[in-house]
Amino acid sequence: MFKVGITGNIGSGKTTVCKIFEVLGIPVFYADDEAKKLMVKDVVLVEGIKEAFGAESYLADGTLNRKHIAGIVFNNEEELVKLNRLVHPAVFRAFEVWVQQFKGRKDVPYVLKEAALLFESDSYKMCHRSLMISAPEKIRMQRVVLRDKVSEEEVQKRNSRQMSEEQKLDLANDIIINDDTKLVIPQVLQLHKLYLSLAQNE
Ligand SMILES: CC(C)(COP(=O)(O)OP(=O)(O)OC[C@H]1O[C@@H](n2cnc3c(N)ncnc32)[C@H](O)[C@@H]1O)[C@@H](O)C(=O)NCCC(=O)NCCS
Ligand SMILES: Nc1ncnc2c1ncn2[C@@H]1O[C@H](COP(=O)(O)OP(=O)(O)OP(=O)(O)O)[C@@H](O)[C@H]1O
Repeated sequence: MFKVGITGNIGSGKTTVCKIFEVLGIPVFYADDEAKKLMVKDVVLVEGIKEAFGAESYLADGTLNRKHIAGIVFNNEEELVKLNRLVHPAVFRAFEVWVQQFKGRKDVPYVLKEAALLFESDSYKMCHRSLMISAPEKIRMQRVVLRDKVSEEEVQKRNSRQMSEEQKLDLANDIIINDDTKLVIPQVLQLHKLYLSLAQNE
């Protein structure tokens, strides 16, 4: 199965672009959502998280205490590395299992994997192609502050834990500019055409 990894820094518009691909019939694996699901249902992972970040990592109803974990990991690089080492292998495995269901399906020419840390986690190496959604930092910050009702300082903290826009642009095969000056849908349609032909020749 032809796999395209899609990424972009915080607030770039990854999810927004994925929704357009979904309208075109392309299945999307949302790695960040899957990570959150696994962090509550994978018993080995749950134990690892409790051991690393304390029993407060879970609320009384068993849901993830995201505020608690975010407070630790986005203030300390070592703790973030620890979290990533626990979570990422489980997400990689889940993606491979998810892909299996589309094997041999004529109506599914390729699949997308949306991951905020596609490059940082090296998971782009498991995809045939990587697509980067790019927007200037100022616009990205404004979008997330509006969407999540959080302070710019909070957004900045996460942004600083990610590879720079320039490094990612260097690694990406394809780029969508989502800076409010270029229309997004035509860019998606052009890449969809490219992926269809690459997948056919795969
Ligand atoms: C720390 C957690 C609980 C905070 O949850 P919260 O709901 O506040 O944030 P959310 O998950 O929606 O992330 C928002 C944005 O933060 C950034 N972010 C999330 N995880 C990371 C990370 N490990 N490193 C750097 N940035 C990150 C991304 O830009 C992401 O889009 C959560 O982000 C998490 O579980 N992260 C670890 C899983 C992970 O690495 N996910 C990303 C790739 S699989
Ligand atoms: N071209 C655009 N014009 C206006 N608003 C946009 C545009 N693209 C994205 N947005 C808005 O910006 C916010 C961030 O977009 P989105 O959630 O798709 O980004 P993301 O890269 O998935 O973010 P995160 O890294 O935080 O998960 C959303 O509220 C979205 O509706």
